[in-house]
Amino acid sequence: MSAQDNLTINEKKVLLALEELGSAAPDKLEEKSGLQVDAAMQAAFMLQEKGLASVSEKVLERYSLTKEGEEYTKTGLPERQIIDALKAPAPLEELRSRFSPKTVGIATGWLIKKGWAKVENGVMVPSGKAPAGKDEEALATFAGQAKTLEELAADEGTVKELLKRKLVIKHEEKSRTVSVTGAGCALAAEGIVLEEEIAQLTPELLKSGAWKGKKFRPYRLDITPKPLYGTKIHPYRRLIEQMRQIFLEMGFTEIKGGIIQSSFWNFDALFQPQDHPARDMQDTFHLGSTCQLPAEYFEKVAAMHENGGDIDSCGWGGIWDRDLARRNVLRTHTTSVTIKYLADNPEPPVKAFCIDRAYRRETIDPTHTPEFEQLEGVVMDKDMSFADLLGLLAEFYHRMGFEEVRFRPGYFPYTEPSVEPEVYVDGLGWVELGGAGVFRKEVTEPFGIKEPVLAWGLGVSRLAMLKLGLKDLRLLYQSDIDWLRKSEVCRI
Ligand SMILES: N[C@@H](Cc1ccccc1)C(=O)O
Repeated sequence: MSAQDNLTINEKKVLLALEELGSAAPDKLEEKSGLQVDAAMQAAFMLQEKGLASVSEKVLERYSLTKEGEEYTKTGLPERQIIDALKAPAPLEELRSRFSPKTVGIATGWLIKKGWAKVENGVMVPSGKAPAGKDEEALATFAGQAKTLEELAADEGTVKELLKRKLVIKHEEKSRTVSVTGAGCALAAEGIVLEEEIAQLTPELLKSGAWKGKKFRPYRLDITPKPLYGTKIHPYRRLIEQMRQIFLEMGFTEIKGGIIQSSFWNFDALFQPQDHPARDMQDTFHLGSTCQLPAEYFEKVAAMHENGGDIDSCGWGGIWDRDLARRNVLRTHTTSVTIKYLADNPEPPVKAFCIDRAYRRETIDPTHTPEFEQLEGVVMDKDMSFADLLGLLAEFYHRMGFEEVRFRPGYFPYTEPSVEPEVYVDGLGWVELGGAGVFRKEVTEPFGIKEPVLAWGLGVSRLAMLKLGLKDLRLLYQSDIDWLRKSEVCRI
């Protein structure tokens, strides 16, 4: 087997071209080898790898005209236009109306600088000399094409001035030169045999039988191919979409609400006492603004907090601070969205969910971020029971792929009974994933809701961590490119 058997037909064509040219720019190589420039360069790089050619790169500076520069190649520079027209001294005023004020404005400075004219008491006085300048010569050589400094036959100072006047701009182009090496020459001297070869066996070649007797380009198993990274949906987005899909399939309606909520909807409507620790500065982002609240519920919620309203409850007692309720916060949970939705839709049946972001003043660490997602839901209908709630949540977790689910007693000011669902994860044990319960009468009564309400708020990011096997929650938000590349490409 001779050394040239290792070459593809394109490599051979390029080597032959180089044998003649010695070294060449890609366009010359294209011309000589009869290959498209990309194919020729690809072959040149392969030859370089084999030590038969070398590819060098240098940066070429070229200049081209700006729109204004282009215009002046036709009209002449403003100072030239004026000096050519100026046979005798003329007032600037008159020049401004003959040319444009802009042209006169630009030209005046240059006329003085170039010594072609001077201005005395508002009158332009020509000096009688206006020889063609280097700048004009350089401008004239452009002829609509980008040029190098040599091609322009201009010195650096002239070009610098034209750049400063914004009549030309500079481009940097990389230019490559391919040269044949000694080994390349030696191989070429052996006489290159151009034999057609098949790089890819296509159905057409198989059908026509044209492959018979042809040379096949051998596979190169020693080359690692460039990794291909498919486009994909962000893993977190994909999981959120999966959760959304599960609730939609179970017949729920998706609801949305504002990120900014009044303390009323975020806390008070949920019968959270105004001195509840969750309302402290530690936990909540207080915004310092206030809002108007719906009068129809306001006093009813106030009464519920102060004395239990019309039901068999004594409320929290004390005075419910109406101003505090009007203060805006970043929602600390999506339960603010569900309670508002229930207030607007108090008639059964209601099956709604909301999957969205909530905000708490947390110190950032591997399991806490101040922004996180929750999956919130409610079912309100006649005869709904606590057992229905547990069944529903277990169903959701099963559909998410967790086989074992259990419920631990919990506490929330707005539900009774309350639970915290947990799933079993190999290696981690039981992991708590949110809260749920049946809304208390103190919550539903002021809004005229008569039927039982099952409600839950589940930690979405925690669940995503488990599904994606992450130890650090922050990865979900960081767009770490290595992690994203490694993550699955799959449909939702
Ligand atoms: N809002 C609660 C979860 C919850 C929602 C609805 C009912 C009970 C609990 C939380 O953020 O932790």
